[in-house]
Amino acid sequence: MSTTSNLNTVAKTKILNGGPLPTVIAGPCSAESEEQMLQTARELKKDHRVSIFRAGIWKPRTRPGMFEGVGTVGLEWLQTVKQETGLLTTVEVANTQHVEEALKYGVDILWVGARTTVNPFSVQEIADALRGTDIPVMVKNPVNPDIQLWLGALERLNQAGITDLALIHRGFSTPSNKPYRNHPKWQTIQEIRSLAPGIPLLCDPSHIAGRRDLLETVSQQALRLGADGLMIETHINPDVALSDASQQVTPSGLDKLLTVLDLESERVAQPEQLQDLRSLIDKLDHELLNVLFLRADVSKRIGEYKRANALDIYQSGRWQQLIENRLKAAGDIGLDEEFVRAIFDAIHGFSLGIQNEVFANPAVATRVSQE
Ligand SMILES: O=C(O)C(=O)C[C@]1(C(=O)O)C=C[C@@H](O)C=C1
Repeated sequence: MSTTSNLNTVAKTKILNGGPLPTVIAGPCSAESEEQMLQTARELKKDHRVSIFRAGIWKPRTRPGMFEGVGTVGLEWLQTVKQETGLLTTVEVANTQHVEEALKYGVDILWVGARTTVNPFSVQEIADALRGTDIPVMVKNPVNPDIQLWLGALERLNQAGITDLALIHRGFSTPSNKPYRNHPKWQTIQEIRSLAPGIPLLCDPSHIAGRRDLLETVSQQALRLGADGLMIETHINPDVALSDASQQVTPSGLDKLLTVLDLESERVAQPEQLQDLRSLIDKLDHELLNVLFLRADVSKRIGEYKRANALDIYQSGRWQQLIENRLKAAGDIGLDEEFVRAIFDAIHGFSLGIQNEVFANPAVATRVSQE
């Protein structure tokens, strides 16, 4: 069962930029060299929409032997980035040593990665190492879609005295992630918002998309759902990046993306009042009802055809094909599979009922279709 979290948080977070625009966090997946960090940061600094520079210093990799990050020297480069550009800096921490090093080098904001959020022992270790600091911490969702685990990580940090907290949605590993690298499961995001009210929620389109061409769609959807910010991996030369090359963009690619997204109007276009949102729901529900009515009418006409041609009402091949196609389409836009299956089961059941009625009483059915 889900329980709402009673978190003690600050009103003005350092993570949000304080203005009407969503926070943009950008920077390489991994720190690779001082030159790569500085070149990327200098370009990003020219973009007034970017306020926080990110870089992975310690990289949790799936298999040993992959590039595992440069370690502490990367924190020195990050310090130079901060001194030269004035951008706030953020790194991922996964244990006590990471926390201590990051604090020593004056990193402004920390984040807990998805592979760490899954483990309460690790999160508790980080929380204990942070006790008495009150540095802002962002918590990515756990790899698996477990909201309570995500919430639990926030609570552990909060109980250690961290009050400047934020959530980062980076998508979930599900049996079928396609076309994403990590499935966005947007409805889960709505859920965490209601369970942790007041906690800023940012989106990491890079890890959801896994590829550049999907970044715009994912970012747009996140902003429409009211995301408070975006974390987008940005590299001066993504194609030679030592990690996650296919999902990183150049600073000019980021500039284009942010311009297409039109952050300002996306936010301004957000209806803020409950009444506006309810009107929107009313309008959408009426559209849904109209579509259901039209579908029922088509089903009735198919029923008449089946009756005239002595065909079975239930068509298992067509139904299997239809449901598979609808579930795939739903997955592609991030709608929950179970939810969509339940809806289509109900629609199909209703459709069979209409056609049964046509078979049992054709005159009544014809009359209904003329109304
Ligand atoms: O395609 C048909 O034969 C229909 O009658 C439509 C429909 C449906 O409502 O989707 C209804 C019954 C069949 O079992 C399959 C599909």
